[in-house]
Amino acid sequence: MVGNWAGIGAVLSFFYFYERLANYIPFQIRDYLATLFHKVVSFVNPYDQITIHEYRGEYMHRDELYAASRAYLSSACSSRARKLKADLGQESGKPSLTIDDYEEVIDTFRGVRIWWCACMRFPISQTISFYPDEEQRKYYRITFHKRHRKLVEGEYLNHILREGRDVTVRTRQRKLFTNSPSSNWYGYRSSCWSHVAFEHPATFDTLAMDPKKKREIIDDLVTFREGKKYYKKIGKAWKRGYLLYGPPGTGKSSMIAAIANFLEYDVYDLELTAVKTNTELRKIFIETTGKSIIVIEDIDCSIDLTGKRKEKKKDDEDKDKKLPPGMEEKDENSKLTLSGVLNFIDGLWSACGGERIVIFTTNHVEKLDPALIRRGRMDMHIEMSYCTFEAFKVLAKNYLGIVEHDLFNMIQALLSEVKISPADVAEGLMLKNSRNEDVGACLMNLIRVIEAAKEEAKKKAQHELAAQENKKSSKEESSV
Ligand SMILES: Nc1ncnc2c1ncn2[C@@H]1O[C@H](COP(=O)(O)OP(=O)(O)OP(=O)(O)O)[C@@H](O)[C@H]1O
Ligand SMILES: [Mg+2]
Repeated sequence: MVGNWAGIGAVLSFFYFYERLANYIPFQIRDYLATLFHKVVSFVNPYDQITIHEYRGEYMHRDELYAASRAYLSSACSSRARKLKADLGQESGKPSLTIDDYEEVIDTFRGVRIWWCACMRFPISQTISFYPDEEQRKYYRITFHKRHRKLVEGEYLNHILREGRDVTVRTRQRKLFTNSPSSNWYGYRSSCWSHVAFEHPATFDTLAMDPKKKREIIDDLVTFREGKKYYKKIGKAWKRGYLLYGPPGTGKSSMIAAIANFLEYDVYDLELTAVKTNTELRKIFIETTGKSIIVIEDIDCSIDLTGKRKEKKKDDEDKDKKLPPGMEEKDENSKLTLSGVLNFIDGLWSACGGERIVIFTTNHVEKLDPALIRRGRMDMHIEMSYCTFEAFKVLAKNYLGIVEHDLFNMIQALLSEVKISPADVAEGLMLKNSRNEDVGACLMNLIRVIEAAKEEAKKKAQHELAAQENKKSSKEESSV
């Protein structure tokens, strides 16, 4: 006890005299004294510390170990803390508790006590910030006895990462992200994505399509999800591309929601028209996480990418002749090009993060550049077609709760003659101003809808025929 007091007294006196004399001591001696002081303190102090900062690197990426530690502490240690902080958990979307700033909790790992403290530091800045929150640097400090250092470094930190990730996956609320225009990316912590909770109810059970095709897609997704080792073995990035094509209202967007719900992935809905350059696209991509689906809807309308690569090559050859050396690449990065999008799908960058699915949708598959959708880039091409009888049966089960009815035969015959989208069939099954309890009335309504579509298709075909004949006869007249 006396020894402790003497030690504290010695340290305080050292500080007192050092403070007074510091300005008179040459800096070499000051540095030497500072090093000596740290040596003495670490000799006397038997505890080591590790800090885990929330942000790291030049671009201030959120550190995964910090996020895992936060999740780990809120699950494993918060019951032992006296001061807690409640918030709407970023990952779970539910109220969650974490230890409050400067609160200390003790964790025990293999009989070893480890002290955790949530700390915060404000950098000394000469300027007044509009975003004081962004100035805070949060971090966790772990303190443990020197003799357990190997255990902490080798096993405990990995244990935190593993457990923290598990808690995050267990409790997370899946999200639907959308990219904001680059003009809104201010502040080093601002993200190019904003999000809402992903709550789309579509599943493979509610999706009306050919059951064989559906089974094929589900099997493909399962193989992908469990294929981490396989992808590593064959030296391919762990990602898969799907092209969904077909007329409007055939269930392309519903299919994306069903895939996301099946795999329990987040969805990044990428609005290409808001992306100005290849560099922006790369930054947007880097900010996506694994276990996610990146979607570009209506790729044919998003940007004029068709055939641009081939034309561009020629254009660029001409342009490059005029540009000074080194400027060509800058020019390439200053706009969004087809090669930028191709790089985004399967360039070197696409491998970061892993476990990603890229989905393109289009109503006009024939308009797309073949390079964009070649096998290997878009691994599976899925045609979403007009409503078949099999698909109708799924809709009848979902909407009316029936698997059989006398009117089914009639509907089957009609569907084999008319091209009608599942969206229109679904609409036909819902009677206005009714709770759809009268199944017969709903089916009769659908029959009327299909017959109207049949009539319309007939008229359209007659119009087209007439137009063609007119064209033919005017050609013949002009040739005479
Ligand atoms: N195959 C389907 N299975 C179940 N419901 C469907 C299907 N196709 C369409 N629907 C219904 O129609 C609505 C519109 O479908 P969806 O948005 O998925 O079509 P889409 O193919 O993405 O159309 P678009 O090309 O116009 O984007 C959905 O909300 C859903 O209720
Ligand atoms: Mg859609």
